[in-house]
Amino acid sequence: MDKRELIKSAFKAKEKAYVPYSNFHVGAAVLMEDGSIYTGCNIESASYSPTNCAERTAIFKAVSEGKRKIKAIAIVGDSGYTYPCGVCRQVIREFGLDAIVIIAKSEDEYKEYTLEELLPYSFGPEDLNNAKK
Ligand SMILES: O=c1ccn([C@H]2C[C@H](O)[C@@H](CO)O2)c(=O)[nH]1
Ligand SMILES: [Zn+2]
Repeated sequence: MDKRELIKSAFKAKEKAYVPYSNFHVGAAVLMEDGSIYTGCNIESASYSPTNCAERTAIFKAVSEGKRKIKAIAIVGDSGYTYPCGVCRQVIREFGLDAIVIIAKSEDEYKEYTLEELLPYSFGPEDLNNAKK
């Protein structure tokens, strides 16, 4: 996996962030199982709550193109190491129980986690499938 390329893609997506209210820019790039990469930025709204995080923008773009399995996601933001919010962790989990999460400050400075480390004891699709009807 080319982590530098994924991080670079996330930085490029960050430039597109639409953040008139927070002025906090975030970019993400997801590497899917088939090797394809989808990028996303955060997109805010004047009524605030419709705001979409960069991570979910990228993941939803991939899923809407028929890609279902996340291998890795790189995330970059304005706060040095910018970690995904709880909602995005849950969405990463939906499509990437084994995903690697790369939190980058630059192409050379990054930290790496498993989704499992960031969202332990998670609830996911298997729980519903195993539920007694
Ligand atoms: O991991 C994160 C954390 C925050 N944001 C966005 C949401 C909002 O637009 C801004 C401030 O919370 O940053 C993301 O996109 N990803
Ligand atoms: Zn989020």
